[in-house]
Amino acid sequence: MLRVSHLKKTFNEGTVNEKVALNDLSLTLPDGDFAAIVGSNGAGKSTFFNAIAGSFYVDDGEIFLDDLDITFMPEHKRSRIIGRLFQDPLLGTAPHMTIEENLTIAYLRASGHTSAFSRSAAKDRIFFREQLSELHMGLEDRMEQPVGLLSGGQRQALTLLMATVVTPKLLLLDEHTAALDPKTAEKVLDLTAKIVRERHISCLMVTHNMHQALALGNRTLMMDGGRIVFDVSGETRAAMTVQDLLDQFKKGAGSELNNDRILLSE
Ligand SMILES: Nc1ncnc2c1ncn2[C@@H]1O[C@H](COP(=O)(O)OP(=O)(O)OP(=O)(O)O)[C@@H](O)[C@H]1O
Repeated sequence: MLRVSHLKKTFNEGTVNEKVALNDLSLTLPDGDFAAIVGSNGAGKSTFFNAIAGSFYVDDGEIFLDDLDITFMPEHKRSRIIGRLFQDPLLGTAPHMTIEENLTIAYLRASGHTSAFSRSAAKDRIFFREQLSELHMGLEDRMEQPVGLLSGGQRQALTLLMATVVTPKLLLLDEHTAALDPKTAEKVLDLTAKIVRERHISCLMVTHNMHQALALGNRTLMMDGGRIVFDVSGETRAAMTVQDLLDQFKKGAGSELNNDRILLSE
């Protein structure tokens, strides 16, 4: 379970460029919750993810994963328990290393093993093969190939596998299908939903697609001005249309949702 309370983060404090990016943000995400996050430009979505992942320490507030206080845990340590995917499929994999090597590194990091020599490579290979075959992209037959040869969709699917090869306590998806063509994006989203559901992973997903925000997972969060202005799940969510969501945003934020990417998407 993720529990963040009263998070605050101000950039360039005390200067003309001062910006309050997280403004007393609190959220509890129970085990297995899969919440989609939408919001205006500059709402603080990426900053929220950066705060959770430990890219910086927050100015105020607490971040707990289960009973573990990670508020001041260094980023490299959090990366063992928090999986993260970015919009750019090139991030998160080493292009000159093979699929198998990339998976091995992800596995060793998340499992806490420090040396590949303590493990049986043959056993790992079988495990990785099984995992790759579940992607249905034929990658299990290309384990010796460098990752740089993969398409964007294949690479993002591999990154998803790497982020979940050891089940993380939390998965952060930052518009991870936005750079893919619609068909590939759908495939990667289906895979995401399957892995998250089967492994019961708590997951936060930023999206600019309002339909996805209502259809995927079990909860929708809307952000504006560094806080959550609307939070819906259950039957209320199931009955909502995109227009309802926009109306609720206006109520919570006090202004129309202003996000050029949302407006440009269907
Ligand atoms: N490192 C930084 N230094 C200064 N200001 C920053 C920094 N990172 C973010 N900000 C500012 O904080 C605010 C929140 O930014 P953030 O990137 O989190 O928004 P977002 O919701 O992800 O926006 P978008 O949907 O446009 O990507 C913005 O005003 C942004 O300019």
